[in-house]
Amino acid sequence: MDETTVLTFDIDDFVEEFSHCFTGECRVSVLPILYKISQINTNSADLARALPIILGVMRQHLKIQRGMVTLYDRHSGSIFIHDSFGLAEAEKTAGAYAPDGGVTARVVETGKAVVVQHQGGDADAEGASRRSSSRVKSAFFCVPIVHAKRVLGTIGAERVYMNPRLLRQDVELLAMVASMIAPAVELYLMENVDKVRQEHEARRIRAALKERFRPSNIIGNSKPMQDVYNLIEKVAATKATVLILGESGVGKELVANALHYNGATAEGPFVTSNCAALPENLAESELFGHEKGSFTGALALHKGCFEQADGGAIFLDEVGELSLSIQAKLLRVLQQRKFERVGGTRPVKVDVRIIAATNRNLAEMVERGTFREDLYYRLNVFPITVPPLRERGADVITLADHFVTCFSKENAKTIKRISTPALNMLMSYHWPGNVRELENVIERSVILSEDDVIHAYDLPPSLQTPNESGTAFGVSLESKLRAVEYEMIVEALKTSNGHIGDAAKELGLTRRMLGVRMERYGISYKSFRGADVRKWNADEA
Ligand SMILES: Nc1ncnc2c1ncn2[C@@H]1O[C@H](COP(=O)(O)OP(=O)(O)OP(=O)(O)O)[C@@H](O)[C@H]1O
Repeated sequence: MDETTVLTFDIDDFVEEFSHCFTGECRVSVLPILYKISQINTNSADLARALPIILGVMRQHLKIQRGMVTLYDRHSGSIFIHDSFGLAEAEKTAGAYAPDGGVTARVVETGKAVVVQHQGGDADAEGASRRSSSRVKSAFFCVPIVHAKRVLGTIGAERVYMNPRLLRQDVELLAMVASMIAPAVELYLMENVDKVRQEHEARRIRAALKERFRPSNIIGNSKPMQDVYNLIEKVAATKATVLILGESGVGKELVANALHYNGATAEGPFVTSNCAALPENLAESELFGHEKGSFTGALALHKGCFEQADGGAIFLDEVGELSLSIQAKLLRVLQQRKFERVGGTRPVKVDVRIIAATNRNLAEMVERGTFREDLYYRLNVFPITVPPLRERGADVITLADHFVTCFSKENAKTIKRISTPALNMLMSYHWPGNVRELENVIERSVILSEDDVIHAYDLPPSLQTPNESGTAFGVSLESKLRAVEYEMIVEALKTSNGHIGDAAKELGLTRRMLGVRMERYGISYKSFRGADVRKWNADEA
């Protein structure tokens, strides 16, 4: 059976008790460690020099498997990993170590050391000792870094222990180290508070973006989209130039993000430049930057998108809109990975992955002479075509459901479903504006909906044609009113389980008036009783 024990200690007790390590058998093993630690010059107050020593001692001498130094920014109330070893990339990027189960936060809050011991498995299974058959204990322990009675951060460690006394010694050692580096941490936080906050924020944003642009967050399981996911998976890990093709609003930018955040450049910046939005005279400076004083208004050196993206990826959206002269400069970057800033003479070298997108037919543009052929071939190394929404079948419904969930949350609503007539309309519309249009349609309908259901009458007029609605009702005002009336009656009967009296009351009608209308639309109350209503709901789901 696995067991977990949590112990909390006052930090002063540890520091006082540390003296017992100078007696008996433990002195020999502790001496080299003390020698290393003595290299931390408390007066130098240089955290950058102290941290490698501390982490080195933890890893090499104390045989700790995962270690981290966290800092606490009291203004924002956030604790973040400043330096570490043995952590997974995702844990480092997220700036938090999940398996400690909130222990670090507790240490910061209370100023007391915490030891969490976990007993389970056997030594061989854990790989800790091939000789011993005793059960392995692993421990996560965390000591506060305290200065002038204020907690500034923590040192945390995790390792497997066969001997409880060793664990105690390690906690004592780290407690002593924490008190030694406390003045350096204090100074570091004072001098770098803005940098620390910005770094933490940048890391948090990168982690959030990575999560948001997981290919699995691109909604839709249709065959044409699965082909797109396969291509993303194949090319993401490489640094190959990718050209994303497809109509406006199909999700090309989403694919570009997925390529970056799931690929080789994920840890670097992702810079987007919308080529259509760049006026000819500014395009060069925007993409390649300019030197101070290179033209009127160039008051300072400006780094262009390519330089900003160094070490990461640049997304050239609507690349088909670039002028021929900028196309020539872009070709040079693609060939030589270098360029000059406007007004500059020195070449600037960059290491950037290029992802471009267009809704234009570039091959046709090449024939017409409006797009350079050599650039076209340089960009078209790995084309990915994102299909239009009208070719994605049931993805329309999956996407609609996804957007209903998103916009319900955003608008504090509890929309539960989309009615069958509304689904029919969504399915038979041709979606010239693709996913972007569907997203807007659903946002509007969520706002309009008054009863937790998206009805056909909540959809915009562009979708309300007889063919698209799939209903028997025409497009005149009279027909639309009948469509609304039909849906309201069906909803009221569903809510009342087929009781005409209750439904009539909800609709503000007499039983007789409702009966007449039900007859007109061929609606039977029996369909809303017991098993029948379940079937009706299942059909609607
Ligand atoms: N498969 C999808 N899953 C979820 N959201 C999507 C999907 N495809 C597109 N979207 C959303 O639709 C909107 C339009 O997508 P995006 O901007 O990526 O399209 P685009 O093809 O780049 O358009 P344009 O050519 O006009 O720049 C965005 O809000 C995007 O989040």
